[in-house]
Amino acid sequence: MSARPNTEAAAQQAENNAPHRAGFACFVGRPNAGKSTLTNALVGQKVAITSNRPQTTRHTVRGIVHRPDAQLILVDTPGLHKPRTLLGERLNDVVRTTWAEVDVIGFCLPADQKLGPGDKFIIKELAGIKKTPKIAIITKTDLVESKALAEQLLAVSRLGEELGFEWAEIIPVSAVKDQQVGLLADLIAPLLPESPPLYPEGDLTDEPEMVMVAELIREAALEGVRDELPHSIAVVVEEMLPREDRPADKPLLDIHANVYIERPSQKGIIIGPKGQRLKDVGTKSRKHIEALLGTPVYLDLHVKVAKDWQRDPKQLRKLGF
Ligand SMILES: Nc1nc2c(ncn2[C@@H]2O[C@H](COP(=O)(O)OP(=O)(O)OP(=O)(O)O)[C@@H](O)[C@H]2O)c(=O)[nH]1
Repeated sequence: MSARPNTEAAAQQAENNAPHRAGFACFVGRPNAGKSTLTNALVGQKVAITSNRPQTTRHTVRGIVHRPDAQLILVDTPGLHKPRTLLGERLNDVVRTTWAEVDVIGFCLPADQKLGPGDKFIIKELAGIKKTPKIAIITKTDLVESKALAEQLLAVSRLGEELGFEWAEIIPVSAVKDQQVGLLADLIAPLLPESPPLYPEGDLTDEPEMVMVAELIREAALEGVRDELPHSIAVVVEEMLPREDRPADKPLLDIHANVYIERPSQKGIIIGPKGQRLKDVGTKSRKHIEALLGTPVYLDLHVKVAKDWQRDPKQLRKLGF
């Protein structure tokens, strides 16, 4: 499958026989800054899970942008935040480790929100990572007038100066309206090291399919109950097997997955009256899984209680954190 259409700059660079580049970039920013949506827009397919609630990205999902001049591997990290649980601490560790390893860091700041203490906290941490070029990306520009946008650009530029470093670039984008997304890729590409492609053409992500399937189920399970169960749901795919005795032209993939909650009292919320909610979760996520894997799926969901899993190291490991 092809990624975004090539931009003029990319075509020209390829024509000029410029060396091919390949490397890693990650988007950082407070929760809900639009990092997953931007990753998807760059890659051109749904690879990261988005939602309108913070902290939905738990797994490091890579999207891969293939261009004639460069291969850009995007690592999408969870939001950095003040840790209150063991899970929170682990998530922050994941973020910092990622920052130190990538070739470019994109700091995402929503255009419609003032630079807050959360952003400053992140930018201060970024200032400490000297070697890696940092791009300031003002996201969701479709939500504001140009005056507000100009102020935001100025504010982020000033903050860089205050903290004693220079942004490699500052760029406004709208992932939803597909404005300047191609240009962002053009700006990142030259910052990557010279290298042949690191992934075969056509690969959009190297996240194991089971993890992506689990994320799609979790996204559907969270729908409508976020206020009641904000961060209490984890999903583990136990098994994905092609159904035996099916004709070659009518395959069926059996997927068995467990939806974990923290307390028995949450079971009723997930399952719903007469099991209707869980059924809906199954129907909805099955559609997305079938689209992702390109094959019909039979989805078998079970709800299990893993007591206080966010605070228990053993449970966290079992659930893949
Ligand atoms: N209008 C508009 N909304 C956007 C844009 N990009 C993202 N959003 C919305 O902002 C919300 C958060 O987007 P995400 O991409 O999930 O944010 P994130 O930074 O990955 O969030 P976490 O996973 O919590 O760290 C979603 O409701 C998106 O639809 C944009 O360009 N324009």
